[in-house]
Amino acid sequence: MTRRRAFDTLAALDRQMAARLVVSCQPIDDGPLDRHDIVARFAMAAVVGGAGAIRIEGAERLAAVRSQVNVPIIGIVKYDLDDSPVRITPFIADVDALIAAGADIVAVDATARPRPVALADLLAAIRAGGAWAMADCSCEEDALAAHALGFDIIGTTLSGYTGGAVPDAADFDLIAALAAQVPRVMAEGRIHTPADVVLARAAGAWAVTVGTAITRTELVTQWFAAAMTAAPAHASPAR
Ligand SMILES: CC(=O)N[C@H](C=O)[C@@H](O)[C@H](O)[C@H](O)COP(=O)(O)O
Repeated sequence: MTRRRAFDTLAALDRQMAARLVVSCQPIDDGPLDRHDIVARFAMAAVVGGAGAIRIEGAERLAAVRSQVNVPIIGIVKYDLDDSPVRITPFIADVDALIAAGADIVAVDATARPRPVALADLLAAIRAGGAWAMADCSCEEDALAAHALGFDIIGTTLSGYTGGAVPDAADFDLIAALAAQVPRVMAEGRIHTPADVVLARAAGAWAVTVGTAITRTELVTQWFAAAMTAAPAHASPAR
């Protein structure tokens, strides 16, 4: 199925997304915000606030958001597979469902790890559906391989998530290394503050995705709650 898209040329996508913020609206699984109608409202609020695009998990949820916003939507479907560490859109059926639901861009895990479906086959399905293809990458090697395969947008999404402790900071070095070599680098992953966005842009990011800091209220609340006890309490004024 090929759908006529609003952003049907890369020039149109660039006009809409270059130098723009993308808001990933992915609440904590099974938390109080994990509902289609709430996520649609998060997306609407993000667009009001200036987001140039939205990232959504799940085809049904994406359809609910699609009916409320006109900006490009990056669609993914996440899994916890027993036989593969690949989590983000490992199957072609989900690529098709996301595009049918209205995704303009489909993002897939592009790491060089055991996977149920070859990356080239996922890319072919995205192309056949008439959507743009984003590669969620973990390092320079898999990013450059995805670019060579033909992915349109290269994301730093999975840097820090393929083994070992997750670092605190975003991977600005990877953003810079990729921006020197490919045209559309999406800085994504642990970008938590406007200052991080400035650093990502200075490193050459084409666009920047922020998720947790905007739409995972439980975690953001924890950051502030922890700060409450991080410094000695100010002495109470004498009565
Ligand atoms: C590693 C992984 O599964 N990343 C996911 C990809 O969709 C999401 O859980 C992240 O929230 C998203 O990438 C945005 O990043 P951050 O929430 O750090 O701003």
